[in-house]
Amino acid sequence: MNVAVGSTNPVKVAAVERTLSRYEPTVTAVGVDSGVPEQPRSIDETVAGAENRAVRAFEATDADYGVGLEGGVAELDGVPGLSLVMWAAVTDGPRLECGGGPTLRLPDTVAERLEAGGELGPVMDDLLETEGVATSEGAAGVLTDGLTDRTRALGEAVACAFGPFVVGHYE
Ligand SMILES: O=P(O)(O)OP(=O)(O)OP(=O)(O)OC[C@H]1O[C@@H](n2cnc3c(O)ncnc32)[C@H](O)[C@@H]1O
Ligand SMILES: [Mg+2]
Repeated sequence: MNVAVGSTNPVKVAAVERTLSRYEPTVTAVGVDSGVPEQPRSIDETVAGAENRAVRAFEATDADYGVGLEGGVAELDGVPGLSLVMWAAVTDGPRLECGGGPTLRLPDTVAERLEAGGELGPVMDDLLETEGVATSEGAAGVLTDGLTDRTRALGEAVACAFGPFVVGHYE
């Protein structure tokens, strides 16, 4: 199985490789434009980014599947503050499916910086004095003391978006 991932971020590529390992995929990283702002600020924008990445990665290669992953922040009904959300999309050409990953409430200090126009990756690096946390454990790792991490969290979204292609229940 050949899978194209619409990102060169190693955590996104690893999330796909790990989640789909049962199918022994050959995974290719393709740098594509997400078609949404670098920091999506709603579920709509986050899902659109994931879908654009999946379609563009699929079209740029001869892979069986294109996968897109996008992180965003959003104010969610019933949840205080600002949340980090992550969505995946998968396409095989004719069909496009999406699925969500875990949601984390962001600390108020982070939320304030995002509301002032910041981007989560750089804001987290600045506050944590790290470099490139978005390409390693991610906010999901830092904010859970390592109970999960960005690769695992994104992997859950990949599983949810990929399921409809391999089970019969959506036909
Ligand atoms: O190269 P790409 O694929 O764009 O990888 P990215 O890390 O920039 O990922 P996204 O564009 O999907 O994420 C949008 C923004 O949110 C940040 N972000 C998303 N999830 C994060 C996480 O778990 N930890 C830190 N930053 C995160 C990310 O760094 C961007 O500034
Ligand atoms: Mg990005």
